[in-house]
Amino acid sequence: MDVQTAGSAAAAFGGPAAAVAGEVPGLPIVGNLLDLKEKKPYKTFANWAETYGPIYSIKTGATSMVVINSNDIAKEAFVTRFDSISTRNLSKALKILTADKTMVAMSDYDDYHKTVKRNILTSFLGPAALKKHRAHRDTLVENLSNQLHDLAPNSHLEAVNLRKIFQSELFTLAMKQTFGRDLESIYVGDLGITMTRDEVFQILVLDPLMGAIEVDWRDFFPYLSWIPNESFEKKIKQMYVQREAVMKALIKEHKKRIDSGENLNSYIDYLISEAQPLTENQLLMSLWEPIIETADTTMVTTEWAMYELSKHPEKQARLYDEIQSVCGSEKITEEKLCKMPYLSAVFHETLRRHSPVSIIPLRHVHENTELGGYHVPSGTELAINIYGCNMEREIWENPEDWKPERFLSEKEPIDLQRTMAFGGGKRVCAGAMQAMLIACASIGRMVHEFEWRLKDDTGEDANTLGITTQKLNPILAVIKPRD
Ligand code: HEM
Repeated sequence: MDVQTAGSAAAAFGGPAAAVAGEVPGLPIVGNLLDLKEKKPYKTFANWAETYGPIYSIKTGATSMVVINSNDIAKEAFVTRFDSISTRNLSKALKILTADKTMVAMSDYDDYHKTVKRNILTSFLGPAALKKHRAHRDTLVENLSNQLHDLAPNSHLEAVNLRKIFQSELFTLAMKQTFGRDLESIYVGDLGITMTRDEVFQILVLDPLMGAIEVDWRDFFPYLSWIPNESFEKKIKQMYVQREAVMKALIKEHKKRIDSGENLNSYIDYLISEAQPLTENQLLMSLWEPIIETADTTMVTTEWAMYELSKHPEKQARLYDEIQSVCGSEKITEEKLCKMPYLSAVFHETLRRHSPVSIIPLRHVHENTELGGYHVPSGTELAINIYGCNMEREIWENPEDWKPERFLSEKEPIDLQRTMAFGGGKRVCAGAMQAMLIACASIGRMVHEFEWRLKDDTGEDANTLGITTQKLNPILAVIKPRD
């Protein structure tokens, strides 16, 4: 049933005759699919909003989708109408990679979600857990600074690739939080090989980030699902099998450690010794989830922030002056972050302008509801375009400009959910505080100790990499230690 028909049906049954959202014209059978050339069509969605308004419907093959590009309507979907939109119909790739929703972030809002969310907040991301992992975060920032000092003298000859360093440090942090220590290599019994740390990183983080946006044409035509698509299935299943093998090897190693009485106060120690028992697969997915979440979005935000600061020397100088006036010759610490409003503004403006999660993984409307005054029938897929919300002209003046100053007029400290970047409501990001602490401490330290400029400005890149908005080309910077 399409949006138009459902609207009339509601009226016929005496329900509120809410209007139906505008429809982007498309072709028979394929609908708007041919216009959606990108795997993450957030820019196309935002462009359509200019013509069809902040909420409109499209057809992706046999599926009706409503797209939201406005802060107010997104809040309705996240909060007031959440009970009608609390499940997901996953794409074939996501169904495999999430082991059919066995993750906090991808599960429906059900008992399983409550259990695993409680676990991750108790031992990984909640206030007490963040305190417990403080030393690991401090080491990350210290290692980052040391590596940059080593590279700085030659950076005019060989530019610094921040992504390479930072991604690796975040992976180390994720391994310490999850298993208590970093790894150099591991014997993966199920595959019969020993893997290097880089290979493990590829399998646990990089492959799934790319796999998550793989498109199977059968996603758009469910009635044709009986037709095999072997190359697609083989590719995604291989990612699944390799990840499973590596995670099993890590779990085996650490179960042995725990059995021997060595407690490293990590997530696996908690899940095995204290939490409500999980099945083998649930344990595996619970441990894998924060690894991929820690290693990606914080890096994406930090890299975009350093890109913008390198491109805007006057803003970089303003940030440096603020850090210098608070820290002087001392190192920046997490306690000092609240005294640096400009640093906080840099973080939030980067989240707004380069929202790492550009479109919320599709939500499924499982009972008739209303959004933005429009009727949305059960069975619709809902795309909340975070990019579109954070570029909404009515809320943000000249939204394409990167301008941290826009946040400085705020009287209170900036709320973590000030932009739509972390989502909202009951499914709001559970890692927002960790992301903020790491990104702000790292950006602050990098600007306090070095002057940054881009070696070559490769521009903003028309495309981004993987499921998040990772810059297609890493920034390459020349860095000069400050006096
Ligand atoms: C700048 C960094 C980050 C951004 C922009 C971000 C963004 C988001 C967004 C938009 C959602 C909501 C998805 C939805 O509504 O379906 C989300 C959920 C989530 N995020 Fe993040 N995230 C970030 C960092 C992290 C980190 C570092 C972790 C963990 C280590 C994390 C863990 C989670 C979890 C567990 C959820 C699911 C919450 C739930 O469904 O109850 N995030 N994130």
